[in-house]
Amino acid sequence: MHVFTERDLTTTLDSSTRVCVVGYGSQGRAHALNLRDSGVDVVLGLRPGGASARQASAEGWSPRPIAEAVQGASIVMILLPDTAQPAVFREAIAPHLEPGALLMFAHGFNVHYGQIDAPAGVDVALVAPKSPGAMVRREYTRGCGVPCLMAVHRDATGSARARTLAYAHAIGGTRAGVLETSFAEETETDLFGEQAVLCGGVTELVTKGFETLVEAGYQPEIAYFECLHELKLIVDLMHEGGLAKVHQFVSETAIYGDLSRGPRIVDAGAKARMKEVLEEVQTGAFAREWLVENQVGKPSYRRMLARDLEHPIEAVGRSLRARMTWLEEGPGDADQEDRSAAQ
Ligand SMILES: NC(=O)C1=CN([C@@H]2O[C@H](COP(=O)(O)OP(=O)(O)OC[C@H]3O[C@@H](n4cnc5c(N)ncnc54)[C@H](OP(=O)(O)O)[C@@H]3O)[C@@H](O)[C@H]2O)C=CC1
Ligand SMILES: CC[C@](O)(C(C)=O)C(=O)O
Ligand SMILES: [Mg+2]
Ligand SMILES: [Mg+2]
Repeated sequence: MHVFTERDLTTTLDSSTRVCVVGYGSQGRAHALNLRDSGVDVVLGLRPGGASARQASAEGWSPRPIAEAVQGASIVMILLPDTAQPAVFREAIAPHLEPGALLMFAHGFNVHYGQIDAPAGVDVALVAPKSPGAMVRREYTRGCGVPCLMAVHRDATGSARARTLAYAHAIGGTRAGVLETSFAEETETDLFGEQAVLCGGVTELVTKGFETLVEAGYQPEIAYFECLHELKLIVDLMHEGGLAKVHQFVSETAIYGDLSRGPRIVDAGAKARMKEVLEEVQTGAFAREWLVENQVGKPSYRRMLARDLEHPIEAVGRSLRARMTWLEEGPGDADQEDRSAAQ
């Protein structure tokens, strides 16, 4: 697979390119700041009176209502929650898109599942950073970048691919490498990854491990360290050097326990259920469920989120972390308000 870098650019975005960034949340703020620092003419499209409009104004931007901001932009990047995008697109974006504009996403959900269909003559593409937004910003300011995926859904102008790579470059993606994919592959792998491994899989593994130790009579603080705190150290090793680096740094006893017990925990049954989850993503069943959940006001989402946030591991964690003044501020802290409070 070719990894695109700066050497592959055939065009760049500069002060003559107006990019409208719609949204100033996790991804929106990072893209807008990185684009601006790359010399691009950025206009922010936000709903007036919202928390983002207040934050952006306080940070020196002059946000405009979305419909107004889209007018005259040659690139429009939609960085709203996936479920909010179709209505905003219909009402405030589609009627104002310039012919030949490039409509962009950071995730293929709405195009892939048929919720957004751009007007003819408009290019449609995605640049999906493989990281939370605050890290997109943090890595850029360190002179680095995060790996990104790019995909072109429609090339009406003949310049969609070149402009999409130029966008990835302007947010720092080419520094880490950009991989080309399709909307289908990006959407389905992203959803599967966050459900089965990165978010759903890991949080369940951590909390079930914590519960197992506490129910067996061990102190919650010790269980917290074993099942949550140390996870970062192991994940950092894996991130830097794969499974081999984990095996290089943990004890031989840990390696034997890993090899002999790990497959009993995440076993063939777990893999079969991963396949079920993947099928729900591929058939669109998950997307339909999530869209309906939003239409009825997210009652299940709120109930499940509350259950997660009220788990005993959270209280133990809060009090232990308060003592760990040496803990680095993570990518979720510095630039962003608490997302759970708004949902
Ligand atoms: N979070 C991440 O790290 C990643 C996200 N993505 C993708 O990027 C896209 C953006 O996700 P993310 O950054 O998490 O989004 P956020 O939830 O952080 O987006 C919040 C922004 O959307 C605005 N907004 C919310 N609802 C509406 C609405 N109905 N009308 C107008 N504005 C609204 C908010 O404005 P206000 O303050 O006024 O409410 C705010 O500016 C999604 O497609 C997602 O899948 C891709 C990779 C990683
Ligand atoms: C892993 C979650 C993610 O897909 C991401 C940060 O890439 C998301 O949708 O937030
Ligand atoms: Mg992702
Ligand atoms: Mg995702």
